[in-house]
Amino acid sequence: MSFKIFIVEDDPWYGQMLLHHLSLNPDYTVELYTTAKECLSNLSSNPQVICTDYGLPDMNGESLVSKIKANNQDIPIVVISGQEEIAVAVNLLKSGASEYIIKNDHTTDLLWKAILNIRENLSLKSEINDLKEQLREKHSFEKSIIGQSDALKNTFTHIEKAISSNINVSITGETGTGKEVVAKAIHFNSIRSKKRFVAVNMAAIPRELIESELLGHEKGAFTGAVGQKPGKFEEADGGTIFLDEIAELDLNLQSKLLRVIQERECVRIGGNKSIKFNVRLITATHKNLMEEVKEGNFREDLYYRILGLPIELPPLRNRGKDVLILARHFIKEYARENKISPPILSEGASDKLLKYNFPGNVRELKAVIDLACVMCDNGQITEQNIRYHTVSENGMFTITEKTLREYNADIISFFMDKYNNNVLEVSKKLDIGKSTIYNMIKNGEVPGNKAK
Ligand SMILES: Nc1ncnc2c1ncn2[C@@H]1O[C@H](COP(=O)(O)OP(=O)(O)OP(=O)(O)O)[C@@H](O)[C@H]1O
Repeated sequence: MSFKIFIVEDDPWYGQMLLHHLSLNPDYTVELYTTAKECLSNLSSNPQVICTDYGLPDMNGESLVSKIKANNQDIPIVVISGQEEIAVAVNLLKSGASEYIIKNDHTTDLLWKAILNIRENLSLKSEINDLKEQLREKHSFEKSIIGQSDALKNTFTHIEKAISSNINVSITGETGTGKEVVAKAIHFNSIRSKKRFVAVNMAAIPRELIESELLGHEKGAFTGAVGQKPGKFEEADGGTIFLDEIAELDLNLQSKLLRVIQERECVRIGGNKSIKFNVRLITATHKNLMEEVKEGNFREDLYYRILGLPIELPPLRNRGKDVLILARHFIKEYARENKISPPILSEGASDKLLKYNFPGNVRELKAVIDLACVMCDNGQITEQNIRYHTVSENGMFTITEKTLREYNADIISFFMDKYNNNVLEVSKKLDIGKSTIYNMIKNGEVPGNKAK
């Protein structure tokens, strides 16, 4: 697409010379005007840059810059002037001009370079806007939080309230239930979405570094502080700060955090200037914070300060058929990333997924499905392709109530799966007779080869 440039110059010879010079670039469409009025009345044709003389017959440079900016804040303006006075240049730059070039033998070269720079900046800006849009799209509510169970629907109502307000949000839920996904969905769908989402995991940063990570530090504030570093609260200004695993913060840091949140300002370590910030705070923990307060591990005043709108994410085992909806979503995602057609989830595989209690929640399901996609053949994920590696105390039991015989069948099936259907091995491991296993295979209660 061609790049439109306006030149505003009352000296006809000088104007023609600039027009000729800039037109040497075939990407540019250059239009020449001799008065400020002409330039202003053609702004609707959307020039990408305006290069104007400072002393026009009907208006001076500063007034023209202000009028252009009032019409469109984003148009870059280059002012070319015979005036070498610094004060004039400063005033022009203050009123919004991007460049100030003196009329001399180098003007055309400087103008050429200035426009190249402006063009590069504009293309970077548009790339950043596209990426931000993609990010918003990726974290849109419907696309990032998959599930339709009643347990989750209740959560959706809370998330919508959080999106349309500015209140602090505290998210609780077992590991892998999607706390970070929810925090991002709130940020990227809220009015703060154009500013940053800054995530800090309290459990992942060494205790002695957390304070400088959150508040920043000045050069030389402590051994290793080789340069100045802004803190995460500053970085998140205008946006959202997500403090993950908040319960891991020690009591000393909790009181510092309380002060920072209350006052909405902080001082970098080793600094003396107070820095104000405007952030929405979202916290998350897999612990029960109220219990932590009762046990004296978490400050009560901080608890109430961060509580805001509490959102509790249900564990995957309480989300019923969401397991299958999510499984199909992850299969599609895997297929898209690996450029294959999505394998089909067999009935046996679906049953196996529904019977498991997923102690690692959605994160575990994703890992199980990714592996199943790798292991499956002929475009079909079978029961055998679904393998669990994290067995919690009750991980292999079903989430529905069953008879003892059915539980036995589940346990034997689990071991058959683990030992590649080797009945002899399984009977030894479980200390039960081989014939019991063969009978269960014959009755279809346990998968395996029916022949003895
Ligand atoms: N409802 C959901 N829809 C789609 N993907 C999800 C959903 N919930 C979680 N995930 C995916 O599961 C994984 C774990 O999610 P996330 O990191 O948000 O969990 P978490 O609760 O913050 O975990 P932790 O407590 O360990 O930090 C991520 O890959 C995430 O994309």
